Amino acid sequence: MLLNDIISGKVVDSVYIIAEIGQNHQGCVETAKKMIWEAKKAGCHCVKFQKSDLPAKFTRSALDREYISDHAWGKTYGEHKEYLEFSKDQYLQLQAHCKELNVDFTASAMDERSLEFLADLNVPFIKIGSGDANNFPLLKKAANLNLPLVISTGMQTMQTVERIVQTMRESGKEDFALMHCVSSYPTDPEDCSLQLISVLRRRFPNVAIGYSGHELGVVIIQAAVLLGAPIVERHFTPDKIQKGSDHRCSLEPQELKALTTAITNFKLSSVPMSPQEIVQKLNGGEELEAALQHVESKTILPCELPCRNKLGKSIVAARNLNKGYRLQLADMAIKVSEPSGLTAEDYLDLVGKELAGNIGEDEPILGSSIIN
Ligand SMILES: CC(=O)N[C@H](C=O)[C@@H](O)[C@H](O)[C@H](O)COP(=O)(O)O
Ligand SMILES: C=C(OP(=O)(O)O)C(=O)O
Repeated sequence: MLLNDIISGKVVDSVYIIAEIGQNHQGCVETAKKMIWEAKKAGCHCVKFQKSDLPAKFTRSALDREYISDHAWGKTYGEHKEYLEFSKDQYLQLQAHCKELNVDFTASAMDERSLEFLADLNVPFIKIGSGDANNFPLLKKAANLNLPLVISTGMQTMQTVERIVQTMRESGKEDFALMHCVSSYPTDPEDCSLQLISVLRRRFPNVAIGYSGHELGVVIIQAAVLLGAPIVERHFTPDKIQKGSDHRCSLEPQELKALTTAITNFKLSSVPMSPQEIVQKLNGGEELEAALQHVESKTILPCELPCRNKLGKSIVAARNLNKGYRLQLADMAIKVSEPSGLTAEDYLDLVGKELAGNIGEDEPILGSSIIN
């Protein structure tokens, strides 16, 4: 598989292109099958979905909250997500369809149960989305599987990215890639911070650094390839104006085709190119220049805060816990919580800390929940 060659550092003459179907199938397996065919026809190497086990990814109150949005498929967020989730049988159908069409099939593992589910399906690699890039228990579990990992880094600081790489190394995991990503839908050109691809390439010279983009159009992602990204991912839709949070920043079939054609025509032996060379080659205007402006280091951008608040993971109680109890690893779970709690990356630091009050199962652990 091309992805394995890229991750293992072999010289390849193609970029691995992932069409992120995600939840743009509107909960319909037949639509998903048509989209797989369109993505293959457009020249993509892989189609990707999103797999969640709802009670494992979200707390009860996060699932029960009212979802007031033009993009809601249910009254509560849980009903909305349930509507968009495929069953095992449907996953098997989609996997078989991809096999027939000779296109790689995978999904992001949005929680530990989904990771097990995907490992069981024997997908060619596992994607860890930005919402779980600081979920170190999930990352460790994924690293212990015998499957390549593609890990996105939206909504994270450079320090967290360092810790991801350290976690992989400590687990003896060699076959993983990082994706530069900004979790804002759509991402404005000036927030795309494409030069972070070069920053990450310099910092982790032995790791493939790809790009998962949420901007409009196909020029910025071409620039990412010319900066040296050997793996790229974009959301894909049959029609941008459909209902659903991701359609607007997705590519329609003709845009996807334009992207794969442009990338296929790049001479990868002259990559990476400088920002100036890229602007010249792509005939770029102000937007491309904005996307390529100098960036020092990776931070959580203000434009990412809505996504982080909605889908970032918190530390919650895995069971009912009493005041005075000292936390152990097994007492904590990492979920999307409503309201949110301490962020997932603080998980290990909480071991041994004493609780200031009772905390019910699935309730967030806050700074004020512990006695320092
Ligand atoms: C961070 C993350 O997981 N982002 C994903 C990948 O890009 C998105 O596809 C979300 O699942 C989607 O935007 C959620 O939309 P809603 O909340 O309407 O189901
Ligand atoms: C959230 C995801 O991706 P990204 O963080 O790359 O947008 C995903 O793949 O589910």
